[in-house]
This record gives sequence, C-alpha cells and structure tokens, in this order.
Amino acid sequence: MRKAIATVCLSGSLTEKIEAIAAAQFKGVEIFENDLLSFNGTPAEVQRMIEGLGLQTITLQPFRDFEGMPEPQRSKVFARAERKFDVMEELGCDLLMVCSNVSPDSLGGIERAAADFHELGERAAKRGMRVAFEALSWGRHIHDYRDAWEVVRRANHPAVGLVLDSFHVLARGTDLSAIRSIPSDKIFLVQMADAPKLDMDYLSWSRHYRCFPGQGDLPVDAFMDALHATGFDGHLSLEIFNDRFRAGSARSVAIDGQRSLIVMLDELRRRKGDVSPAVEALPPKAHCSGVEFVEFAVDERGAAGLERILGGLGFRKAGIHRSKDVTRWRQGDINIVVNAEKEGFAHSFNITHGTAICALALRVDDAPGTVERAVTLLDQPFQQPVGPGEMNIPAVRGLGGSILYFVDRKTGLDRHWDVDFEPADTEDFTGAGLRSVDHVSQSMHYEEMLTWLLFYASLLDVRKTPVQTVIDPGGVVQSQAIETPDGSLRLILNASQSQRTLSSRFLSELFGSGVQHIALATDDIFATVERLRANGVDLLPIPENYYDDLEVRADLSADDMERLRAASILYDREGAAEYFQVYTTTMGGGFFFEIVERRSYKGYGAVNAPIRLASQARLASDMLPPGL
Ligand SMILES: O=C(O)c1ccc(O)c(O)c1
Ligand SMILES: [Mg+2]
Repeated sequence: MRKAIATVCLSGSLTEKIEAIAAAQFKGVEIFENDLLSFNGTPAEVQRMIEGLGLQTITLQPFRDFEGMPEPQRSKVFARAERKFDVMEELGCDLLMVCSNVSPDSLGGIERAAADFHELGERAAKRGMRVAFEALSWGRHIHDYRDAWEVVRRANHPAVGLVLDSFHVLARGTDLSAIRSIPSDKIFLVQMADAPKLDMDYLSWSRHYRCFPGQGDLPVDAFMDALHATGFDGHLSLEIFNDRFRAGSARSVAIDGQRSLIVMLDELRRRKGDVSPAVEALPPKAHCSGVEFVEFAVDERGAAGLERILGGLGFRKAGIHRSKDVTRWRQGDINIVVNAEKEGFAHSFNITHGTAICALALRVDDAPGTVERAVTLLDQPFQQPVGPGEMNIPAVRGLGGSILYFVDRKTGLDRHWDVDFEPADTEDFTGAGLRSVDHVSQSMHYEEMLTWLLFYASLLDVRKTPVQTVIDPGGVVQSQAIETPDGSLRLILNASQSQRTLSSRFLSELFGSGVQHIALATDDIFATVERLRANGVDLLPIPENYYDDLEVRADLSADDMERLRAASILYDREGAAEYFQVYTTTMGGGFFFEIVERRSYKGYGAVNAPIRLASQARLASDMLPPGL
C-alpha cells in the first residue's frame, strides 16, 4: 500500500503543507479543493511543486452534491464536473473524488445514482480520467459504504470506483464483512482516520475530532483486516479534519501521520504475515518494566534546594558520578539523578527551564532495539559525549526537548550505577517508606497532546485510558494516562486550552512542556506522612469541606476519617479498591511530588483532582512558593 495524506490534515499554506508532506516521506498527496482555490498560482504551478518534491497528486477532492440531482441542476452538475477535469489535467491528477450528496434537492435511488455515475465515468474516460465515490456518514441518501459500492457496481464502468473512508465506515459501526468481497481493482482509494469515542452527530465528529490511526478509539485494525482480505494495494491516504492539527506544526503533524501508518501497517503485517507491497518489519514494541531513574537539571543553588527536599522525602545520596558533577539519590526502587554539570545537555536544559526534569530512563527488555524501533518511527535519537569507561545509554528526544533513556539487562546497561557512580553515604538510614515511581505526569500544549500520545503508544507496549476532563479553578484540563498492563509504567499527559490552569501556568513558568509532578508509591501512607512531617516537609493543605463530604460519601469509620483529615490525605474508592494521595507544596517553577498508596486501585483519583488543583491555586496566590 502506498502512503499518502490529504492537504486538509495540515496547517499553513498549500506550499507549506506540500513541503511538510514531502519531508515526512509520503509518496502521494490528496489535494483538498479549498487548498487549491486559496493558492495564489496556477494548478500547473502546484503540479510542478508537487513533482519537484517527488510527490504525486492522487486525487482532487471533494466533488460535492453530484448524484441524484433532478434537472435543471443535473446538467449543471455535469458542467461543473467538466470544469474540474480541466483543472485536474493541469494538476496532473487523474482521479476525482465524489462524496455522497447532502443536498435536500437530491433524489434517492441506487439506479438513478448508478446512471449518473455511469455517465460521469464516460465523460472522465474520454479525458483519460477516473472518478471514485465515497459515502459520507451523513450523506442524504447514501451514507453506508455498501450502498456506495452498489452504486459503483451498477454504474458498471471501468472509470468508476469506490472510496473507502475508515471514519465513515467505523463511525456508524457498519458491519465490515462486505468489504472483503469488493474486488480490489474497484477500490480506487482508501482514506484512513481514527477518532475518539464521542456521542455526537457524524458531521461535527468528523470535521473536528478525527485523528491518526492509534490516537483514537475506532477499530481501525478490524477495518485494515477486512481491506487486507481484498488484496488492495493502492493508495492508503490519511484524511484528518482536526482542530488541533490545524493549529499545530505542519511538519510535526505530517511526521505523526507517517508514524501512525508505519505502526498500523506493521501491526497488520504481524497479524496477517504479509502486506502488499511489503513493509519494513519494525523491532517489536518495547516491554517496559518501570522507571529506572528521573534526572533533574540543576545549577548550584538549585542543587542545594532540591537535595534538601529529597532529604526531607527520605532519599539518601547513594552515589557520586565518577567524572561528572552528578549525584544519585535513592529510596526503595526509586532513583533520582541530580545533574549539576556546567556544560552539556543538562546544563543547557537548566539554563532554559531552571530546576526541572531533563530526562527519564525506562527499564525495557531491549534498549538498542527500542531505539532502533524509535528511529524507524522517525523519532529523534539522542547522543551525547560519554567519558572513558562510562556507559553509553541509548536514548531518544522526548517531550519538551527532554531525553528518554532506555536501560536493559540484556545488554548489561543495568550495570550503569556501578560503572558510572562511586557509592556514597552508606551510614544507617531509615527513609520514609517510598518504594517506587507510581506515575509521571507531564504537562504539554493542547496541540501537542496527540503527538506525545502517539510517540509513547507507538514505541512502548502500553495502553491508553480514555481522556478525562478535570476542572481546574482556571479552566478545564484534559488528562490521559498511558500505562503498561501490569502498571509498572504509568505516564499521564495533561493539557489545557486555558492559559490560567496550573497545567498551562507550569508551561509558561518552565518555558515549555515537561514533567510537572512525580507520584511515588508507599505501602503505608500514614507512616510516610508522619516521617515527612518530622522531616519538616510542607504538605498541601486540604479544606475541611472535602472531609465533611468524604465522610458521608466513603462510608469510613470515624477513626479512619480522622486519620485522613489529620494527614491531609485525599481518598478514593472503587469497589473494594482504595487509593490514598498526598502532595508536597510546589517548588519554584510549579513542580511537586505526590505520594500515593494503592490498595488494588487502578486509577488516578480523578475525583480528587479538582480539590488538589484548587488547593494548589489557592497556595500559589496566597504566597509565593519558596524558590529552590
Ligand atoms: O467533511 C466533508 O465534507 C468531507 C469531505 C471529503 C471527504 O473525503 C470526507 O471524508 C469528508
Ligand atoms: Mg473521506
């Protein structure tokens, strides 16, 4: 299958769109009519630009309100089609895509539509062109691909074929089995789109919320399986109408599109054993078994402040880098790296962002294989100079210019602590009972949320939860979790369209997207809180009203209630599963730690998020948080 994309997916001028499409290694482009109409130049100039970049125009679309028109509109519609053929001649494009009629003037009837298409096919063929018919899911008479196919079949003309658009097919939940018996040479074009599950009319859903395969909830794989059964090997073209893509960077959205197709076709190959023409096999998705370390970039002052906080949280300095100004802080299975180098990546990161998390390291089964997969997916590999004898940990660029490292046992990378660090501070130490990294929460611009969702989901063996909407005092925040099936890795992506949410304010304070908080797991949150209090750690105060409400809602004993209240712990329950959360006050820049205890609980305490956000907002306006 040859990969293509419609100009309508991307932001910018037609020139910018075409350049982004070529840069993302597509071969074909669908010219959306509006992009041509608003282009200040002739169709021949567009054709030269497209050819010059090694691309091919696979269709001009959409041609609207064609079939089933009574006279006198019918004659006008054919005259309009002839004008489009003129334009296509200049464009060097031989396929006109017709979407089903939505006009109240149109008449129904498969035979009538088939006759119209037969005539259109005759006219197209005279000019060496073809036409293809797509059922819009909101078409007036034709909104089901099976009816569109029946029209095409009865039109019975070699220049008339079918368009299958996965959105229109899947949005209506149409049975897919009829696809399997459509002759592949009658499928002139396949358009691919996914979408989140939303309960809304088809037109609005399609025009604003489509997304790339893998970013949404539609059963795109089942659609591909049915298509595969036909032996189709024509153009597979992304056609996404999405408000965020329109506001995003054309170059990065085009790359996301290519990435989504690479993954989708690789998964098809894994299920079916072959794809025509053959697609390159990707190394498998990385199995991830946890966070190996979290790295902060600091300057000297920032280092002192951060180390004070880490000490308060019960971390001890466990290692000193053999050649760099870098220390390792440890508690349970948690490792925090404090990088105070005066040059190199972390230093530059600190200059731009202040004290901030510049890198995450994930434990995977095969670190070099993970980076190899990343490179095939057009992610950016990352390399920095390593000192003599030091380990070179494979990495890619992640969110906000940060680094994502991969450590495995297979190639011995898990020895990096011993190889790169001298042990430090072995004196007796109790800690605060923190055991592991429970989740890492990243804040980003709303427009890039789908990009990072695809980044993680295409690289790692993870699943995504449905998007949650959380109310912040300054607006609405969208929140989505990505997690391994066993919960050993949990990442939360947060974004908001309002400038006044904590999530957005974090972006402006940090000068970019990044990790806003890390949740650390304990097996006994009450003991941990006691320890933190003794160490002088400030915890986020929670209003009395919350506990008054919880008392009636959660069916807890008076004793339990009192313990939660006294420790400023937030609580949630799902059946017999329980969740306990407590927060540190924010450090300069808006970063904070969360401490959680899970008792068989799988979620993230979404009911408590508005309470926490309101408390944080109140503190932020009452007093300026102490800088690091
Ligand atoms: O939203 C539309 O009108 C529209 C146009 C062309 C398409 O191919 C499509 O799927 C939808
Ligand atoms: Mg379409």
